[in-house]
Order: sequence, then C-alpha cells, then structure tokens
Amino acid sequence: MSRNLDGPVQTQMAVAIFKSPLRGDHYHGSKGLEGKPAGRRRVFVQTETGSVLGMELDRGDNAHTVKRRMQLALNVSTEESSLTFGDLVLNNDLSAVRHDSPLLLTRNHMHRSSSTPCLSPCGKDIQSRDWSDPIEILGQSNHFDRMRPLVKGIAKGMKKGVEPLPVHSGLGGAYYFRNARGESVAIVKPTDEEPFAPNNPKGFVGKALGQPGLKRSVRVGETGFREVAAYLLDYDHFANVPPTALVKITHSIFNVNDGMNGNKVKTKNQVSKIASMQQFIQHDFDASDHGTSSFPVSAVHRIGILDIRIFNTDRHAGNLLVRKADQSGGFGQVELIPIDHGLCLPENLEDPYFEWIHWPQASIPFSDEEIDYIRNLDPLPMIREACLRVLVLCTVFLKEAVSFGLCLAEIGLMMTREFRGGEEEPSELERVCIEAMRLTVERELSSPKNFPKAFLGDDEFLFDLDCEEPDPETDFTQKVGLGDFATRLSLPFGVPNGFGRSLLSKLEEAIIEDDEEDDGEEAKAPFSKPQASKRAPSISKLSVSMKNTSLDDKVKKFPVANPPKALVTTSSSGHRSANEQLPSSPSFVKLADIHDEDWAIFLETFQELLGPAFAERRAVTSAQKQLPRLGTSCKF
Ligand SMILES: Nc1ncnc2c1ncn2[C@@H]1O[C@H](COP(=O)(O)OP(=O)(O)OP(=O)(O)O)[C@@H](O)[C@H]1O
Repeated sequence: MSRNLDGPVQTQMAVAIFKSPLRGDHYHGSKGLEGKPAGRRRVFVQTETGSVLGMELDRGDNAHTVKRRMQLALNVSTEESSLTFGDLVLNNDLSAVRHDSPLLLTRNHMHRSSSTPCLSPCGKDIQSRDWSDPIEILGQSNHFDRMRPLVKGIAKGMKKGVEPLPVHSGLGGAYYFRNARGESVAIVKPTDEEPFAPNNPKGFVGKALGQPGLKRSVRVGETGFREVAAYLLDYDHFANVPPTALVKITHSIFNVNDGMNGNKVKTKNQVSKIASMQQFIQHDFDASDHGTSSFPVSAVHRIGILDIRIFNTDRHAGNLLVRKADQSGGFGQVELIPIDHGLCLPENLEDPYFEWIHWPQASIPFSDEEIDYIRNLDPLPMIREACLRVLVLCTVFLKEAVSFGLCLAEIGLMMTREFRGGEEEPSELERVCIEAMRLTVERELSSPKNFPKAFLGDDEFLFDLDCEEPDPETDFTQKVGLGDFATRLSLPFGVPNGFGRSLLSKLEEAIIEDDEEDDGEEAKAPFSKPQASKRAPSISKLSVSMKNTSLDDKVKKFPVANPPKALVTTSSSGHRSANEQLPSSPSFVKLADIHDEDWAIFLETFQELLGPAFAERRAVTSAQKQLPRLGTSCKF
C-alpha cells in the first residue's frame, strides 16, 4: 500500500465508516461509497489528548481555519500540527470531510512518550465555545436510529441530575449512563480513556492517541470505532451485537489526567469526549460464570461467524453476556450477547482469541440458514484500509471455508496460532497468506517491468536489475521450495531465463541483512511506514511450504508475550508504563504492505490456495480420533 502507516500523526481515527450512509436493510457490500459532501457540515475535532470541539464548516473553510478555531477555543498551539480524517491528512481542502465526522489534530515531529504534554487545553471554558448538544451521534446511518431514544433518555437523565456510574471492571474508562428513572441504559467508553490512552482513569497510561495500543495492531483511541464497526457489520442483527454508535458527549464524570504523568485532575469540569456508546443490556451472568452447555448452538455459531469475519482478538468469556431466556428462574435456554469489540479488525493479522473454539457447539455443522447468511455476505468497505483488508480476507476465508464444509471450530483453529515450547508460530491462515504473498511476488517478478511494484514505492529501487545466471546455492525459489500447494496449483511462478531467480536470490540476501538490522526496530515502531527495504522482510517470511512448514528460524518463532488478560488480572492501582506492559505479538503477515496494485492478485492467489489448506485441516480433524464425536446428533 502506498499509504503511510506511520500513523500517530497522520492516521488517527478510522472514520471512513462514516463516509457513507450504510444500507440499512441488507448485508451486501456497498461498492460506491463516495457521496458529495454538503457545503455546510458539522465536525468534531479531537486533540491527541482527547479534548473535543464541535464546529460547523463552511464551504470556504480549510484546514488552516479549523486549526485557528481550535487554537482560539482550546488555547492550544496548532503550529506544526496535522489535521487528519481517517487515513487522510487534510492539508487544505476539506471537501472529503463529511457531516458529523470526527477529525483529529496532532502535533508533527514529536516524540510521544508518557511524559509528553501534547496539545492540551489550558483550563479555558471549552463548553462556552462549543455549540453542540451534550450528546451527539457521530455519523449518519439509519442503523443509529435505535440509539436515538436512548440518547434522548440520557439527556433527560442528565438534566435531572442523574449521575452516570463509573464501571470498575475492565482496563479502560467506562461509564453506565442512566435515564431520568435512574436506570442504566448505555455504557459509554471515551476514546481517550482506553487502556494506555492519555486520560485512562485506571492507571494504564503512556501513549498518545494513534500509537499502538494493548494490541499492537490496534491503535490507542481507535477501539471505539471498532465497537461501532462490529455493530454495523452484524448484518440483520444476526449475532446480537447491541446497538452501538460513536458519540460526542459532554459530562463532568469523565476522567482527565494532567497530561504529564497520568495523575488525575481533581477539579471536575464539564469535558467533551468522543466515545463509543452501546445500549446497556440487562443480563444475568457473563460466559465465564456459567456452564457453556446451555448455550444455544445457533447463538455460538452466529457469534463465531461474526468473530471470524472481524478477526476478533478478544472474544474471552467475559465478553459474552448471558441472559436467561426464562426469567422465571428455570435453568433453561439462555441468550448470548456479544460485547466489547474494541479489539477486532486489527491492522495486521494477529493471534485471534475465540473462547468458543473448544465448545462442542462450534463443531456442529452450520445450519442451512447460517450457510445462506454467509453466502450472502459481502465485505463492506467502510474502515481504515489496513483493517479493511483484514475484513475482506476474513470474509473470503469464511465463505470459502463454509463452501468447503468446515465447521466453526475448524475455521477458528485455522486462524489460531500455535504455541510450541513457549514460542509462537503462524496460524494456518497466515501460512496461506504467506504463500499467497510469495506467489504474488513471483508473478510480479515474472514480468520484469513490474518488478519494482512488488516491493517498492513507485520511485524507489532497491536491487540492480542485472541478469546473472541462477546460482543453485542462493537460488531462492529452490531454497524455499514452492510447497505442495504451489505445485498443485500450477500457478505461473516459473521465472523466465533465470532472470527472476537471480533477483530472488538477491532479494533473500537483502532480506537477511535487513532482518538482522531490523531486529528490535519493529518493536519500537510497529506502524512505521514500510520502507522499500523494510517491505521485503514480511514477504521473506513466506519462505515456507504450507505443510510441515520449515520456516526460516528467524521468522518462525517468537517468544510468547504475556497475553492481555495478564494485564486484566493485575491490579489497576499505580501507573503502568505502556512500553513495559504491551504484549509483543509478532506480525507474520502485514497485509498493508502489499502494494495496492498487487492486492487483487494476492487475494485471487489466496483464494486458490484455500482448497488444499482446508483439505489438510479436514485431514487433521479426522485424524484427531481422540476428539469426542460431534455431529448434528449432539443435543444442546
Ligand atoms: N452493552 C452492555 N450492557 C451491559 N453491560 C455491559 C455492556 N458492555 C459492557 N458491559 C459491562 O461492562 C464491563 C466492562 O465492559 P468492557 O468489557 O466492554 O470494557 P473494557 O474496558 O473494554 O474491558 P476489558 O478491559 O475487559 O476489555 C463488562 O465486563 C460488562 O460487565
């Protein structure tokens, strides 16, 4: 991808979700998302420390005028700052910005650390300069209609002085907002109070918005939009995700740290935040408190289908609320409500977490209705490019797996990484991606004119295009083998006249050097733009054959980091340095590194490779005789 993912400054809030009203009644993707923005639009500008100002844009406004208003209203310096709208840096023209969009204002060229006082307002009365209502839904979609009565109810409650209740569980700041009768009706999670975000109230601080967060592939401040994305992607309310919207909300309950060391500011002023707001669902337990055998197969399947599609990295039992269907107290069927989708749609493939993977329900074949639902799915382009690629890939994967006849557990297992001897290995899905990347590269290399595109930006050249004879010692194609899949597929990986072979061997040499240089680098800047020389390594990691993969040792294993749950169990007292605490999960596959022009060919190749991979998975499942026999005859 040509886009710079070196994100803190340039790509903060994934807001393409708001580019288009989503089609309300259907789950097929909308291809033509662009619409003409109106002349007058209101937007919500957030600083990287979380302060938010609503403002109305006129046709003649530009990035400079927005910055100027921010400076006047919040008394922040806007020199050397960038205004961004999702992946787009707004240099001047604001025509791409749509009504009700959140924009982000960040400082350039600044090392952000826990001690960095980023654009902070200096105690001015922001609210007197902000014309917007106490709660405003961001984005226009009829999917948010279900939130409107809720918002009204909360506004009435606020008028009557009903205070929200802070939620003590979880790592992020969260609040139950209540209606005038004092009933909790929504859970609100401000984006700047997420774990490690500047205003986290539980001591997990140390990052600016836009930096890698609890999961390296999910930036701080962007979990809220994922919560909304999960709701919007839950077409037909199939998995039962509670209605969720992004809001701009003003209240004195919210937490503000002093911007330097995470200490809470004592005076409780009204403060505006951008937050996810989700309908509060009355429930009796969560799935960690309850035997799973009473969970309906269809509920598990539906949630699993969503999790696979959105590559959920956080489906632990606590994120499944359980409500007794029979409120009379009988121990009958229950309803499952999936919550907390802030860590779905990572920018790179990670190790997902699917609590349901070993539940017997997940090994029951999909029903006809579920298969129909999956067949009709179409990825909806509505989010940051890198996450969109994960969504597209996972939707294709799900559809193909179901056509092949795999069950939920098999699909989930293919996505899950293995830990051997305390080290992490790529999942089967990642191996297929790696192989597809390799074949894509080889296809590119078979066409000399295209060579630079596979690895480099349009104006960057890394290797001499000389034409040496292939050296069997260094011949990359021989060394890595093409794997069972490639040979079965008869893809055009042959490289004419030794030309590409020579290039490939050079490439591998460069990769090895580069990998050596890179060690440690990535940990520091996981979102840094892949430089020409840095794109290759992720492609090099495809030095695998699919089965009994002999990955190069350098890329094969990564020490297992503490999973995020380890953080959950630690006490929330005291401040956590994000750098100390962040788990370091390796990225074997960076979909964002694939050049735009190669994406389609990669996807096609990926799809072609899936059949053999599914067959292997099926063979493994059949061989696992020790598993309990599961089939449609199981009773739940
Ligand atoms: N829609 C909802 N309805 C009712 N209760 C909810 C809802 N969403 C969350 N909760 C409650 O709030 C708690 C915290 O929410 P959530 O897990 O989403 O926060 P979090 O800070 O992201 O947590 P974690 O750190 O575990 O990921 C949940 O354990 C659950 O009890």
